[in-house]
Amino acid sequence: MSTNFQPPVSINEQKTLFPKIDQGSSVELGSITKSDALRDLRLRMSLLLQTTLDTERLVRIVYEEICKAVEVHGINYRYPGMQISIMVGRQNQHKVTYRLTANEDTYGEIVFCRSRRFKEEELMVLESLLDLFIYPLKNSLQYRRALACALTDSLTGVGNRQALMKTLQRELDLADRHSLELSILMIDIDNFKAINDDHGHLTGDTVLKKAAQNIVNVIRSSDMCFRFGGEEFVVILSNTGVEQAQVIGKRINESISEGIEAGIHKNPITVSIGAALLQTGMDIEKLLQSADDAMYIAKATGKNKTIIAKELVS
Ligand SMILES: Nc1nc2c(ncn2[C@@H]2O[C@H](COP(=O)(O)OP(=O)(O)OP(=O)(O)O)[C@@H](O)[C@H]2O)c(=O)[nH]1
Repeated sequence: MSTNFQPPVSINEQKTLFPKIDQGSSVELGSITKSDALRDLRLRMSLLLQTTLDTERLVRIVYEEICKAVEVHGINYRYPGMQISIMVGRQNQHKVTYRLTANEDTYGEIVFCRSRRFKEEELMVLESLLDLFIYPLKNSLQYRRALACALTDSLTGVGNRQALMKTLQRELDLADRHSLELSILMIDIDNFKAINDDHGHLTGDTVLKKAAQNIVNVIRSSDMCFRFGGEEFVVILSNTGVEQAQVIGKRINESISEGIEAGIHKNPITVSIGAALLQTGMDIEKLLQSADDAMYIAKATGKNKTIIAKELVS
């Protein structure tokens, strides 16, 4: 379908699904097809889209503004490359999908849904308004990418310390508000200095990457792993008691001692882990300290094990 967009923006209808033909349904566009009304709406929407870099908020603005012009029951913006899928409103049987492109770059696709098929003149209005979405969307995606980079440890690919602190505070607030259990694991690679000293820092870096991968492979996708610093990692286990956390810790112990190339080093790579449960009145620092203390007990009593923080051991 050709569009009335000016280059370099192009929004191409990729696929139109009309499973049922709605003969006789009429579409009342009212005054919106009049150029003045459409121009006013475009101006308003354009200003609103400049007020935020948040992708969810942008999609909501598009939905709310487009609904003033065309009956739409739901929109779904998705960008699998960045694992984004945002649904506003509800799904419905008639859909029209636009791939969002500018200067040959693609920024995902947007699907408009409703219970009856879209008319040609409605699609023209949709396209005219959608045109305004591309550049705010592009900025928002760039911002998202920059945020993700700033919160990722570049060596291991897991979250960095800043991400840990932000996420832990959020999880702590949620656990407090909903009276949920929250446990963490403090994980430290054993004898890591010797790995560096015997095999060099590049090998040390490889061990760090493999350790992070092993941890991520063993935990659930809802659990979160972060590099705390040096050879230390923290896993946040939401809605999890400390006994269950210890089970997960032991699984990590096994996975790393069996899973990381023993040939790298004369002894198998192992980790010592402290498990701590959020207790009433604890802040982030106290929770981390509690897990750290337990991790040091694991080190002091033979390494390659998971110990529960002492506040819980009678
Ligand atoms: N290769 C590499 N080494 C790092 C990195 N960050 C910290 N280290 C090293 O990690 C080592 C940590 O050594 P120690 O704190 O003595 O701990 P350890 O040898 O693991 O001893 P235990 O904790 O008692 O088992 C130091 O040699 C640091 O230089 C990194 O990003 N890459």
